[in-house]
Amino acid sequence: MWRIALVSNQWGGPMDVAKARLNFLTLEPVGSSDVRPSILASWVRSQHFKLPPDRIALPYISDPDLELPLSRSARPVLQQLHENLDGQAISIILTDRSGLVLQRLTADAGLGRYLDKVHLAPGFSYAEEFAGTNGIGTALEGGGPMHVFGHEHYAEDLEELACAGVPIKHPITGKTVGAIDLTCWRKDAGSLLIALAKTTADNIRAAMLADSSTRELALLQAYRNSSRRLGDMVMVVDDDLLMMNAQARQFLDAADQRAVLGYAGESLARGTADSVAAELPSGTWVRISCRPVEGGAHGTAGLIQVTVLGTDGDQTPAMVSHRPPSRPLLPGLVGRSAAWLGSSREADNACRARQWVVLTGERGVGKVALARAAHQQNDAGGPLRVVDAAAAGFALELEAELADDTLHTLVIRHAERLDARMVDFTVDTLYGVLERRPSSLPWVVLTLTPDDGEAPDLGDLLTLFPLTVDVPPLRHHIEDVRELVPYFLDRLSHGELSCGPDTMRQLMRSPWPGNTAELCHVLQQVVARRRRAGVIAPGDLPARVQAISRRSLSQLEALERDAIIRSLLANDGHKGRAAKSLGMSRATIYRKIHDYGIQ
Ligand SMILES: Nc1ncnc2c1ncn2[C@@H]1O[C@H](COP(=O)(O)OP(=O)(O)OP(=O)(O)O)[C@@H](O)[C@H]1O
Repeated sequence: MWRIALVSNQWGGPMDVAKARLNFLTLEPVGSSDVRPSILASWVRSQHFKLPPDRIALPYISDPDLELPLSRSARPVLQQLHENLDGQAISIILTDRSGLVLQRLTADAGLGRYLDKVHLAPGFSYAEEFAGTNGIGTALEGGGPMHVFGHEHYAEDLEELACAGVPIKHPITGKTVGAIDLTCWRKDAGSLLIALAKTTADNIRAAMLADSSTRELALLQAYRNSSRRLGDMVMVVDDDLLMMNAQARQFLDAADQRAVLGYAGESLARGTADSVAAELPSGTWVRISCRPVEGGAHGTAGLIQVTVLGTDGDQTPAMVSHRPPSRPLLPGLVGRSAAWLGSSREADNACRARQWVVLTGERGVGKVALARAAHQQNDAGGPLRVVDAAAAGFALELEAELADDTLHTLVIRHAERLDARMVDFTVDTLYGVLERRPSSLPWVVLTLTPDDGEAPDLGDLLTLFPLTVDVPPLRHHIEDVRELVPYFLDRLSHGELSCGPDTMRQLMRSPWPGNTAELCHVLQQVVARRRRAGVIAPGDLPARVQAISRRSLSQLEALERDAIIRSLLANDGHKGRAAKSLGMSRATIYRKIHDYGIQ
């Protein structure tokens, strides 16, 4: 059992800081000797976030996930510290890297009640952007230990408290994964508090290292045992780890690997051993067996074995019986890959918690579709509007929609198209709603399509959105093409057209730079061109989908490739005649067919 020497504070007289804070809030000058520079900088940021200084008003973010590796490793360390503190009025708080409180241990009932009153409790975020200057958010913002004492807090409600926060860095990657904070009454605070917080952060880091070593060792063991025993392809996956043996590396190309991992992800999420027969994008039929590895990270660590059953076209009905499918999560959407389900789940959770969210991803990946479906799932009767930042009347439209107090969901799409002036306008308009109807806010979704992977400068706008969900490009969940194609064809041709197996394979080999929107557009073209009902053959597809190149083509090369395909089609696939009609030699057309990957 420890007694913390709670000596009087060393950070200047509280009256001085209280006066400096008042001066700051009333725009009077604040001397650098009156307040520490790190606190002043944090006050400026808090003011920038337009936080009310007279009260703390935090949104309830979510049910914290207590099975994060951080929470699991920290649990025994925090429990030990709690016991050692033996009833002293010090609260131990663990947050994730965004400042969301995961866990709180408080032995003193009076302090516990006060912390409940100021929402310093699991599920609330003490990020600086919500709570202003405080031990947790300001430590995370600055990336180092931070104590915040009494009147140094931006929000008046916190001035009775003293907090010592320390970010926790992952022992291997060095990335910040969370923060530990010790909070006590202002009158009890002393310099030992920050020292104790630092030691606790070190102990949590050490526990994480021990846990991840055990986990990785268990995975390596499982991998080596099965790799030695079997001639099969073997892969081992964990949250941020992938190992595969030479057979898997040689046999499975990138698209096939993604498909295998997609199947495995779904099966591992169920937490039981599973075996499915499936066709990979390359046309190979395989049996994929998965089993969770003990000691692996929660739910996601597992051993995958892949056995080849046959190639193109030799599938048997028994093999066609796919994995037991989990259902798509959201209404009106198809796709059951782990990547797509992951984004759907996150969008659904954000909508349920009415947490403002940025959906980001390449063009046409389905960002607006996801927002609509999440709204439909959680708030089916409520009005939803979509405003396009790229449209001419955007400002007027945004203002009009947000003035409507009956609005439940607002999607602002193409936020990357906002210029600096419109970013400011959007921020001000959203703040207007936050102030006018704080208890009945609409759910606001921002969709963002970074150009060439470059994130646009959206200034303060992103600070209003505590969550970002990445929506994967179609090539990262290519197995969903198998469901998207019948879904789109059904809608476009009223069930009159279906897709043959060769055509499906061709569609699954395409890289789809325009993603799901492009797939939908291609099928629209096919439906418009085909007048008869029936089965779509590979030759019905536009030229660019019929060729799968191993590299990206220049515009000129793409034109040449399309001309070759058209000529081959016009000449019933006869290469010599196609070459002649294009004025090229037979050797050249053979080389180009190979180079451009024309099937
Ligand atoms: N999983 C899905 N199931 C059914 N339809 C989908 C799915 N994903 C996308 N779509 C459809 O694909 C098209 C493109 O989707 P959407 O407009 O939502 O993409 P986006 O990412 O918002 O596009 P942009 O980048 O242009 O803003 C829409 O017709 C949408 O309904």
